[in-house]
Amino acid sequence: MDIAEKIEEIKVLTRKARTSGKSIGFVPTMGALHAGHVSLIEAACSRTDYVVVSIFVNPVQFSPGEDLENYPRTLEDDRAKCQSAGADLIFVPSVKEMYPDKLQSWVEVEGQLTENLCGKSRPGHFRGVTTVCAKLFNIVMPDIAFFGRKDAQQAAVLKKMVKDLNMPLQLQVCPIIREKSGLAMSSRNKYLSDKERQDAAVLYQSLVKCREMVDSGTRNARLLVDTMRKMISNVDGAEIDYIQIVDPDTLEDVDTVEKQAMAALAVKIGPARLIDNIMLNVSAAG
Ligand SMILES: Nc1ncnc2c1ncn2[C@@H]1O[C@H](COP(=O)(O)OP(=O)(O)OP(=O)(O)O)[C@@H](O)[C@H]1O
Ligand SMILES: CC(C)(CO)[C@@H](O)C(=O)[O-]
Ligand code: BAL
Repeated sequence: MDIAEKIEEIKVLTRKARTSGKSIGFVPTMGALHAGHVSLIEAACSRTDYVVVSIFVNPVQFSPGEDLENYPRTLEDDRAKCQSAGADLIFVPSVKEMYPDKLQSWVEVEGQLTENLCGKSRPGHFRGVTTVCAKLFNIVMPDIAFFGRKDAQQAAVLKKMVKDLNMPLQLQVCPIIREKSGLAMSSRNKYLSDKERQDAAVLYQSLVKCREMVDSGTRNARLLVDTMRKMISNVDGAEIDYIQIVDPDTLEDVDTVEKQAMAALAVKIGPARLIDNIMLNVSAAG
C-alpha cells in the first residue's frame, strides 16, 4: 500500500493503475477510521481493482465554532486499518496542498437538499463537502466512489452534484455499520464518555420504534416524530437539533408516510453532535 501527500503523486499512481486496465475505487474520509469506514474500503475492494482512500479534515466544511481543531486525528491507526482492509493507496494531503490559494471557485447544490436537515444548523457545510469532493474526484478520477448511508443527506447531495454536472463516476451508498448497542459508528463517538455512549443508543432505539410504528400502520409524520422526541428527551442533557421524516431522494418534509420515506435525526449528546437515520418502507398492501 502506498501513502502520498502530494496531488501529483496521486495522479501518477492512479494513471498507472488506469493504464494497466484497473478500475479505480475511491473512499473519501476525514480519518479516525472505524468499522464503518472499513466496510466502505471492503466494498470498494470487492467492486474495483485499485482502491484509494483519502484522509483529509476539510476545513471549508466546518463553520466557525465547530470542532475542526478537536476533530480526532489518528493517522498511524488509520494506515493500519486501510492496509488490512485491502486499500492500495492513501491520500493524506495537507490543507496547503488542497487549498494553496484563497478558494474562489465553489461547487454548490441548491435547494432543500442542502437547506433542510443538517443544512439548517450547518450553513455552508454542504458547499464545503461538494467542493472538496469535486476536487478529490478530479484528482483521483475514480470509476466508483463509496459513501456511507449514515451521512444520507451528504450522499443525496453528492448524487445530485454528479448527475447535474455529468461527472464521470458512479456513487455507491453503503449500509450503516453500528455498535452492538445500535449506535451508528462515527468518528465523533470518540468524544463520548462511557455513560454518554450508553445514552446515545436511544437514537437508534427511537428510529427502530419509528419504523415499527410505520410497519404497524402509523402514517402521520407528526405522531412518529413526537414519539421519537419523547424517547430521546428522556435522556438527561440530550439536545435535539432535528427529528424529521423526509423523502429519501429530495429530502423534502413528508406529512404522511405513503411511500418510502426516511426518518433522520441530529442530536447532541454531551460534546458530540450525532446523526442517524432509518428507511421507512410502506408495502403496497399497507
Ligand atoms: N457507521 C457508518 N457506517 C457506514 N459508513 C459510515 C459510517 N460512519 C461514517 N461512514 C462513512 O464514512 C465516510 C467518511 O465519513 P467521516 O470520515 O466523516 O466519518 P464519520 O464517522 O461520519 O465522522 P463524523 O463523526 O465526523 O461524522 C462517509 O461516507 C460516511 O458516511
Ligand atoms: C465526504 C467527506 C470526506 C468530504 O470531506 C466528509 O464529508 C466525510 O467524511 O463524510
Ligand atoms: N461525516 C460528515 C462530515 C462532517 O460532519 O463534517
